[in-house]
Amino acid sequence: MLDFSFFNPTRVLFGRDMLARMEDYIPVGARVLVLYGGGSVLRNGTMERVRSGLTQREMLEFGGIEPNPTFETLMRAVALVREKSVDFLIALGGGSVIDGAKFVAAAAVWDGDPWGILATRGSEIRTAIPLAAIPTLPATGSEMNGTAVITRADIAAKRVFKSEHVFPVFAVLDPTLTFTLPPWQIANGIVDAFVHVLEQYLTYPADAPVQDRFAEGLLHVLLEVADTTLAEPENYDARSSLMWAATLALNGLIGAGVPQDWSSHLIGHELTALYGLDHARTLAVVFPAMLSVRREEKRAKLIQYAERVWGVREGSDDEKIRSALTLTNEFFMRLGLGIHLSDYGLGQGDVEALLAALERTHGTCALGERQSVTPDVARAVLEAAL
Ligand SMILES: NC(=O)c1ccc[n+]([C@@H]2O[C@H](COP(=O)([O-])OP(=O)(O)OC[C@H]3O[C@@H](n4cnc5c(N)ncnc54)[C@H](O)[C@@H]3O)[C@@H](O)[C@H]2O)c1
Repeated sequence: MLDFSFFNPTRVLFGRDMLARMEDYIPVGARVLVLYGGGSVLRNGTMERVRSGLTQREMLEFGGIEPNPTFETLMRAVALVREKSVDFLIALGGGSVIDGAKFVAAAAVWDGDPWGILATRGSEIRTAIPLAAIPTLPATGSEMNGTAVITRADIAAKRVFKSEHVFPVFAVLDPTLTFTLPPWQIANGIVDAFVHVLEQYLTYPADAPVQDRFAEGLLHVLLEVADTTLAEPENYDARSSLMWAATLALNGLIGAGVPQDWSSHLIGHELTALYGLDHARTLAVVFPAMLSVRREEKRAKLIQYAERVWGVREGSDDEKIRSALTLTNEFFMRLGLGIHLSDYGLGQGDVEALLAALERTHGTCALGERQSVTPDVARAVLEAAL
């Protein structure tokens, strides 16, 4: 196992009645800003439940945070926080709103141009306004981690920052808040969580059986509940399992002490920045191609994945790997996600644009668990994804 320092300060309040408990963890007299997205929380009654759950605190609201939240929109929230001396933030929505709130929390007390937060990937953040997360979409794990992904529309750049200061103080995980999601968003969430686990699992063996078995357990649960939670959106048990699996997939636990890849995510961010594809859909396109191109490098873990996750016992090691890749692709497609760039009308010309964007973001830096994803490998991956 690799050395690690694991830190996760987020309290989790899980269950259908836990919104009522959030007040216990917000200081009396706080001036609270609730951030939300396109307004589904207004239409489906979730905002009303939050309003009635907050007594003895002044509550302000900021809506309109878009999917793949933009610096430009978030800076308007920063201005409001400063003007009204807000001292607690609640993110009510999907990963985009939660990520956006993390940026606002840090930017409101940042000295200088807040783009510096993204330019330094969060390493210079010294303080932030406390925030809480109420996820309405089970997918990103943002509710229990210190990471955020922010887009700058004017330069088509999607950047990540991380900081211990932006972990939510608490997260209310109420599966019933996700019942109103359309099936394609749930399918996105399943794939997002699945790939989050794989980015931390499908690397190379590190003598970390706890992390491996934990990761395999999460993958099994996602495979087991996928069909039920899609077919029966109000099946509380299935949705609870999806929600908790998605949170645990990216709260740092399974990634502590093991190598991590994330190259598919970083290439996927450029797909979103340039063409607006949903985050999960970028992963369904890039990840299968990444595995295919780097199958030798990931050989040992691919065999383990085939045997333990997909139950492939027959055949040579090469056949097991082939089966695992096919089964993974079929799973994504069964959920309705395309696994090729052409499924989104993209072709060779777009490969060039994506490579140029990757170079703008990462220079000539090689990505992945062994820093082996050079620009040439990225090209091979994108061409394999055509
Ligand atoms: N911080 C992290 O660790 C992390 C990890 C992965 C992805 N991300 C980022 O998160 C963003 C994606 O977040 P997401 O996948 O949660 O989607 P999202 O937050 O972008 O939401 C997608 C859509 O679902 C709608 N929606 C949300 N909840 C709803 C509900 N209950 N009923 C009806 N509609 C609802 C939203 O209004 C939005 O239109 C991307 O920017 C991605 O890069 C962050």
